[in-house]
Amino acid sequence: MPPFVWKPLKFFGLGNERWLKEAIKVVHDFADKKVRDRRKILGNLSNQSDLLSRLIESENKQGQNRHFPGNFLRDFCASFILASRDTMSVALAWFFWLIHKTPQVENKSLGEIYEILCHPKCRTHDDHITVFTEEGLKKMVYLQVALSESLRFYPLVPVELKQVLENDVLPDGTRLKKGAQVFNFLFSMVCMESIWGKDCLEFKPERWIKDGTFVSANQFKYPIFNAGPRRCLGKNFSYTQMKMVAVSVLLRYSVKGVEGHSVVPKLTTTLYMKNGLMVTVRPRLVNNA
Ligand code: HEM
Repeated sequence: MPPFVWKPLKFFGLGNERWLKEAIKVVHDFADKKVRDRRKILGNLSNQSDLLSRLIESENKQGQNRHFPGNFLRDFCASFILASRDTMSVALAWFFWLIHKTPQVENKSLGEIYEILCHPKCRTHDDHITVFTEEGLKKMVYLQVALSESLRFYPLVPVELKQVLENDVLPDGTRLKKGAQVFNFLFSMVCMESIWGKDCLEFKPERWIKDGTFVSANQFKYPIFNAGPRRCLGKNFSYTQMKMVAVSVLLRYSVKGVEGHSVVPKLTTTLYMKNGLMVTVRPRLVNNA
């Protein structure tokens, strides 16, 4: 929306701008409450494993009781909620959809998980619960490449917008004027043979493996987490968390898409599923692993 439209709407509190203001208030109120609740349990924060508790604790180190300025903690919470909540849940939804469509990938991922988790260290004394460690998760190379391939196929931030600060020339000779806007269509990059080869439209985790080891792609070829100095701060964290959820679910349940339910992407800031994902979930026999 051009500035001459949104600026008056914002000034008079009308249309989309009014809706945006109300939505921002909901997020801010939620984040403010989180900060207030954490401050209330000050002194017992060492039992809490989250980053917000660490920051609040650091405010009170050596009895200085100096709060972070302004709305720092509220904005910190809001940016982490916005940057991580939807990205992670949508990434996992696309992953489960893709492995439902390609059972051989599901079987290979499960094979790897069973192999790593069958180690005696991953069994509790009564052999009832399977536990996994960070080390174990790191060893799950096939699961990692399946997740990377799923993010390549359905890039969660499908379009990136950048604004040019100074007149510039791109490596291919394209001239850009100061103030110009550049749209980077990550969603289209998946279909470009010049980038991913003739099999670009295949969901193929193996493309990430050379001589048995995982080979990561150049960040500009694979800008799923952005490229350059403003890359996603949560990249490694996301892989760990996606793996934890994927392993926990795959081990215990078989997740299959509901026949006839149409799964199509919805192009917004995050690549949601237009109609959501409907699945049937059947328990697996965990202890046979
Ligand atoms: C699969 C999951 C994720 C994907 C695909 C992803 C992708 C991205 C992308 C494309 C950007 C750049 C946005 C822009 O500037 O236009 C970004 C920024 C960021 N992400 Fe993520 N993200 C993911 C998960 C997370 C998680 C879990 C966290 C936090 C725990 C996180 C924290 C951030 C932060 C703080 C930034 C801003 C970095 C900066 O501007 O310097 N992200 N992410």
